[in-house]
Order: sequence, then structure tokens, then C-alpha cells
Amino acid sequence: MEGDWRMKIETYPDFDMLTLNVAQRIAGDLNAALLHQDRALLAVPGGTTPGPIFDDLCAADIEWSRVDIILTDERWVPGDHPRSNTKLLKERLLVNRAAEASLLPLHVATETPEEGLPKLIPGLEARLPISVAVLGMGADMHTASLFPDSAELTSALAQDAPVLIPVRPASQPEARVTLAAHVLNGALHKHIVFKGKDKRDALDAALHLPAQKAPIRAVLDGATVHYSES
Ligand SMILES: O=C(O)[C@H](O)[C@@H](O)[C@H](O)[C@H](O)COP(=O)(O)O
Repeated sequence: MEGDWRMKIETYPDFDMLTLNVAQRIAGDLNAALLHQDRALLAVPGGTTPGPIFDDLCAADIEWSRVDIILTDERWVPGDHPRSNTKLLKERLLVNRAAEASLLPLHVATETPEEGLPKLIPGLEARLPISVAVLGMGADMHTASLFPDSAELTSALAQDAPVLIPVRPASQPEARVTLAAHVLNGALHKHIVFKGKDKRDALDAALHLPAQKAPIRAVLDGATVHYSES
């Protein structure tokens, strides 16, 4: 492994403890960022893991009106589709105190992501870098929508990649867009969150693989991994 490698793993007795602690950590990081910046940018994943974290985080004592929120990746489906990550955010994170935060869109109503990119990229570029990135991981070692079985992975891992990239992983039912690896990795604070022994084994395997086979590798340096077995 490279000499500058830094990664911390925090193991929790159960998912409830993980949820509570991760929400507190994110809130602490956001408050710290707001001491030095006018606005903070929080990037969060979709999927099934973060809902309970959002339920705690949305009540946190933060000056939410100074926080912008973005997804790490989005499925190219309408905003009211059950698989829309934006829908999850609107229902579980942008509520309670966090209703004051601003959502930066990662989807517009076009047929393909390629058609939507020109409407999304300028706003994103103007707002980066990310202050706090929360990332999920799949047992196939994908993170955000950087999937090992996607033809676009090499370009999404490139240092000079556009900030937002359309992907069509063979394993997924719909097209997606994902923030490029360098955008996610450039976050000031990175929290990777998952549960289950299969994913823990996948992380261990990833440490011995290149990012091309194990995309999670692209964001591990400097990250804190939060894990519970159940
Ligand atoms: O929208 C998504 O699908 C994601 O951002 C993705 O990277 C997710 O974090 C992992 O697939 C883990 O998903 P689960 O939390 O559902 O296991």
C-alpha cells in the first residue's frame, strides 16, 4: 500500500449506535466547517443505509440555512420514483431543522443524463469542494455510482474527469450520474458507512486491489469507515 495511506475504522456494537454516532460526527464536521466558511457543502449517498442517519441528522443543531446538500450519485429516474435518491433526501433529510438547507440538484427531467448534464454541471462546479462527504459501499466494492462493472469507470476515476459523469453499470436497472472520484476524494471530511460482514470482507479485499476493480479504494485515503456487523 502507498506510504501516505490513512484510514480509520470505527466498529459499533449495532446499527443504532452507528446511526447516532455518525449523525453526531457529520453535525460536528458541518459546524466546524461553518466556523471558517460562509457555507458548507454536505454530500450524501442514497440507497438503504443512510435513511436512519438522516432521521437523526435532520434534527441537529446546525445553522442549516448555511448548508448546501448534494447527492454523491443519483439514478436517472423521475423525482417521485421509488428509486430516486432525491425523493429519499426530501422525505428524510430536508425536514425538521434541516428543511432550511438548500438542495443542489443531481437530476433534471430529461430522457438521458447526457442531455441533463449542461444544466447541472455549472452549478456544481461553482459550489465545490465538498466539506463533508458521506459515502455508502456495496458488497461489489462500488461507492457512489463508481461501479466495477461500468464501462465509464476508468474515465470517472481520472483526475481530470468532469465533476459529474453518466454511468450505465451492467448490474443496475437504470442509467445513473455520479460525482467523479476526484470530487468525492477531495472532500475535507469523508465518512464511509456500511453494515454487514459481507461488506466488511469486501473492504478488506479492496485494500489489495486497484480502484479499477475496487472503486471504494479511490476514496479511502483519509476516510473514517463506520461499520456495524448487524
Ligand atoms: O444511490 C446509491 O445506490 C448509492 O449512493 C450507492 O453507492 C449506495 O451507497 C450503495 O449501493 C450502498 O447501498 P445500500 O445502502 O442500499 O446498501
